[in-house]
Amino acid sequence: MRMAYGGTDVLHGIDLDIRRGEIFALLGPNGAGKTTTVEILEGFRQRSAGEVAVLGTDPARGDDAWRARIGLVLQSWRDHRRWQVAELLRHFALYYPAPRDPAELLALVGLTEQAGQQVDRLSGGQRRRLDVALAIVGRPELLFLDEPTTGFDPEARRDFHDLVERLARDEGVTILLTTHDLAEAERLADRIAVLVNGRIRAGGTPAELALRAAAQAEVRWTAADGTARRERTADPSQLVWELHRDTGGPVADLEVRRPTLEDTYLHMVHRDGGDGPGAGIESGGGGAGVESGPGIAGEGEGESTGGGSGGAGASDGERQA
Ligand SMILES: Nc1ncnc2c1ncn2[C@@H]1O[C@H](COP(=O)(O)OP(=O)(O)OP(=O)(O)O)[C@@H](O)[C@H]1O
Repeated sequence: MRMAYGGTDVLHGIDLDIRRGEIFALLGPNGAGKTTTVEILEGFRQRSAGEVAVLGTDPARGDDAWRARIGLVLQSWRDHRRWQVAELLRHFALYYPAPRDPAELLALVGLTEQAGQQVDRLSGGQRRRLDVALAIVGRPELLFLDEPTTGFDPEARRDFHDLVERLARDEGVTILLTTHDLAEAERLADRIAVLVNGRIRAGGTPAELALRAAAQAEVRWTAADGTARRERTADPSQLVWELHRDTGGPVADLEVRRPTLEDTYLHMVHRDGGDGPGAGIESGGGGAGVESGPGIAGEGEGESTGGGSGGAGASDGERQA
């Protein structure tokens, strides 16, 4: 799909295929187009061109029944400042045919102690937990989480990650997460797409992305004269072998650091600037599968893609759309 604001293109032909039950993270620097993408998928924004299917439906034509299958973290409940936490949850539960039990939900997001508290007395992190509770009260099949852990302390972040994993693994909820926290993406996501300047620059599992970087491993050690040394190499075992040979014994303080997702990401974002397909790191191929068939967890996604030519072929035309 494409998106232009006024005459300016901000999405230049995004092609995403998100499979049912997976946690998919959309990464990218400020202004890359993540929120625009997510809002189009949520049905809140009209795309300029292209085809989109979310749970088998074009979000531009999604009705209430479709909307009830989707969980969003909205800010609008903040108008209900004087409501008590449990009361607000019970109120929202009324809108859904088979809601979660509000008390169980409070326990799930760690807000049991705050059940009787007024919403405007919650801390920032507690409000965010309430956001999430409200987003999942209707048992959505697909959950959009836009920078969900901003402002969380480390413990709340860990609890939240456990919750997201439980929703995906135990209940089969499909989750689209946008985040600036690379460790969060690495921890949670089955697959990641990196959006830079309105284009998908790379896609794959966290491990695939980390490895696909041009970034090399870094070897650190302390030389015989006591100086700290570091060297980047594509073949760390060869370097370590040579060091061991030259030292004639154990290499002091030896450390081999593999490229991380963060290394890859920063490399990719900094390399950006060109618009051609050769710019940045290409996605697709090798089963990475981000640039495969269209849609999110649409009907028939069971036999979905796995990347490579099968799915990609189906969407090639669309990528031009
Ligand atoms: N309503 C709008 N009208 C015009 N331009 C817009 C509008 N909304 C967003 N943009 C522009 O579209 C581009 C993508 O914005 P978007 O909010 O999707 O980025 P993002 O990746 O979500 O960024 P962030 O990480 O900062 O949240 C930016 O250049 C932004 O200035």
